[in-house]
Amino acid sequence: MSRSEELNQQMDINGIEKEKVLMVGAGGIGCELLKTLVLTGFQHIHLIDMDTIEVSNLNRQFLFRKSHVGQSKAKVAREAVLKFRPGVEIVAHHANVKNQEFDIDFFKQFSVVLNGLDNLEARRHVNRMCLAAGVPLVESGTTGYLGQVTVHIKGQTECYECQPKPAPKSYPVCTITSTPSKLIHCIVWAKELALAKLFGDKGQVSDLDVRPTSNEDGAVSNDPDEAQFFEVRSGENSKAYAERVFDRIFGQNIVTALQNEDTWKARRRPDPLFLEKVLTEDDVVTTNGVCSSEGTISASASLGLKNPQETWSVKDNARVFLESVQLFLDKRSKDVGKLVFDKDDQLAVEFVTAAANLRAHSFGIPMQSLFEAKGMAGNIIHAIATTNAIIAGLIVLEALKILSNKTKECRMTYCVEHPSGKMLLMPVEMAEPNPRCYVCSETPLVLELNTATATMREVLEKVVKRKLGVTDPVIMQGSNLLHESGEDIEEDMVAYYTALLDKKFVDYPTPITTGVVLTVEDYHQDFRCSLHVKHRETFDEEKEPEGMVITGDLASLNNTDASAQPSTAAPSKIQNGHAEEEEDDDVVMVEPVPKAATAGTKRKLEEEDTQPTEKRLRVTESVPIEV
Ligand SMILES: Nc1ncnc2c1ncn2[C@@H]1O[C@H](COP(=O)(O)OP(=O)(O)OP(=O)(O)O)[C@@H](O)[C@H]1O
Ligand SMILES: [Zn+2]
Repeated sequence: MSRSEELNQQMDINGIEKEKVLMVGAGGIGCELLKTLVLTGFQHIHLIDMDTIEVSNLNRQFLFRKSHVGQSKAKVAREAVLKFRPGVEIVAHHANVKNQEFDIDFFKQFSVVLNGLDNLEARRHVNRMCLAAGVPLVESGTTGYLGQVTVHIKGQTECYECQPKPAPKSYPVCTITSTPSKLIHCIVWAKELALAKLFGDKGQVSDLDVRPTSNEDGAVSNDPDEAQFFEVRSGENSKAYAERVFDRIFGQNIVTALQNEDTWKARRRPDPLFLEKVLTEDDVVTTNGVCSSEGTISASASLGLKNPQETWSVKDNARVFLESVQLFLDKRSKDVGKLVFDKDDQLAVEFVTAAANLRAHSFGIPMQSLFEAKGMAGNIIHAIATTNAIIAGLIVLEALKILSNKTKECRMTYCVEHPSGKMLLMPVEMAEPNPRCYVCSETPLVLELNTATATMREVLEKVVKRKLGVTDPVIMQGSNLLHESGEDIEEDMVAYYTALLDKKFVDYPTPITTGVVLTVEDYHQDFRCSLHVKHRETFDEEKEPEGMVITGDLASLNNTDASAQPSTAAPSKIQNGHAEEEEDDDVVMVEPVPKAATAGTKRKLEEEDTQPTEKRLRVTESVPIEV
C-alpha cells in the first residue's frame, strides 16, 4: 500500500479540497505548514502574517529567498507555493490577526484554524476568536528540539487558555540594579534599564525605576537630577555624551554603590570602570557609521569587529558602547525617545552586549560574545527546521481528524528531545474544558489590589491588557460604563473616561472597594469576564511586583480579615525586597501540569509513563524577560 493510500485509509482526506482553512503565521512552522497543506490536497487557504522577511528567517523559512528580504511573508509564501501548486486558492493577508477586519464573521467561514504563531498575545486572541466563532483550532509551538500540537474544540476540549501559562522568568529588582551575579542579570540591566533610559520613552514607567531605599547603585532612577543627567546637553556632541554616560553608569554609580558597606560584606566588591582607565586617546574612534553586510547601521562593523561569536575585550566592549551610543544619536535620532529593545535590531543588540559585558566585568562575571548575549537578551532558543516540519505534519494530521469528524481521536502531541521508550512523539488524550477557565467558562476572577491607591490606568495596563489579554476593553461597574476604547466614542464620554483614569478607586462616584464587581468586555473577541474586587494593603515586591493580583479564588472573598477594606491610614509603602532568586535560570522553561487542571481529565500517557506528562513544555514564544 502506498503512503498516500495508507493515509487515505487512516484519515479521510476525501473532500478536503472543499474545506476552507485559515493559517495564522507564515514563519518557521507556517512555511512548513503551508507546503504540507497544499501537498495533502487542501485547495482553499487564507494566510495571515503581519511580518516582513528578515535575513535571519532564511535558514529555515524555506519558501523565502534573499531577494525577498523586506517583503510580506504571507504574500511571498503564497507566491512560492503557487509555483508548485498553481491551482490552489491562497489568500494572503499581510496584517495583524488582531485587526478588526478579522472579526467573528471572518473566522466563521473556515472549517478549522491552524496557528503557527510565536507569541502568547496573538495565540490568546485567536483562541478567543475561535471560541466566539465556534471554529476548531489547532495550536502549535516549537522551541529548539521541543514541539507541541494541541487541538481546541469549544465544549469538547480545553481551550488554549484553560491552563495557566507559565510566567516569564523574573529576577529580583535589587539583583538587577545592585548585585548582579550572572551575565543574564547584566543583560536585563542593559536592556531594560540602560537602553530604555538612554533611548526609550522617558515617560515610560519601569519596575526597575524604583530607586532603592538603601544606598544601592540603582544606576539610573526616577530622580529628576538623575533623569536630567541623561539628556544631551546643549552644545554637547554625541561623543562627549557617550563618554559622560560611560563614566557615570560604569564608574561613578559603582563608586556610590561601594559606599554601602553592608551590601559587600559577603560579596565580591565591584570595580568601578572609568574611561581613562579602559581606553587611551588612540582607542577612541569617531563615528563613521559603517553599515553591516545586511545594510544596517552597526557599531561592530564600524569598528571592524567581524566575528559575532568572539568575546570582545574590555577595551572593545568600551569602544562598541561608545560607538553604539554615538550611532544612535547621530544616525538613528528618529528612534531616540521611543526605542524598545528588539533582538533583530543590530545596534540595540550591540549596545546591550557591550553595556552588559562592561557591567559584568566590573562585578567579576565572565563576559560573552555578541551571539551569546543576543540569545540571552532576546530569550532565543535557536529554531530547528526539522522540529518545525514535524510539528507542521502533526498539525495537518489533527486538522484531518477534525474535518473527518473523528474528534475523539484528536491528540495533544509533544515532540521531545530525547526519546522515551523509543518514542519521540508523545500523543496525549485531549483534556476536557476546565470549568474554572475564565475564557471558555466565564468563571469570575478575584482582583486583589489596594483600592486606596489603585487606578483604572494601572488595572487596564497591568491586569486587563497584560494578564487577561484583552485588546479593546470595556469596563463596567454594574450598568455604569467606566472605560471604553475605540475610535467612535463621543467626546464627552472620552473626557469622562479620561477623568476617571487616574482617580483612586476609593474616590470613584461609587467607590470601588471590596465586594464591587467590575465587568471586562471585549466586543471584538466576544469576551466577557467579571472581576470581584478585594482590597489588600501590602504586596510582596518580588513575587507581586505589580501591586495587584488576579486569582480564580472566589472563596477568598468570604475571608473577612481586617485587611479586606481600605484603612484610612496612608497606604503602606511597598518594600523593595531582597529575596534571593532561585538558582535555576534555564531559558527553556518547563512547567509541571497543574494538579487541579489534570484532575478529572484523562491523559493516556500518565498510565503508561508518568515522566513525559509531568512536563508541559513552554513552547510558546520568545517572551521578554520580565524584571
Ligand atoms: N499578531 C500577529 N498577527 C499576524 N502574524 C503574527 C502575529 N504575531 C506573530 N505573527 C507571525 O507569526 C510568525 C511566527 O513565526 P516564527 O516563530 O518562525 O517567528 P519569526 O519572527 O519568523 O522568527 P524568529 O522570531 O525566530 O526570528 C511570524 O512570521 C510572525 O510575523
Ligand atoms: Zn478555557
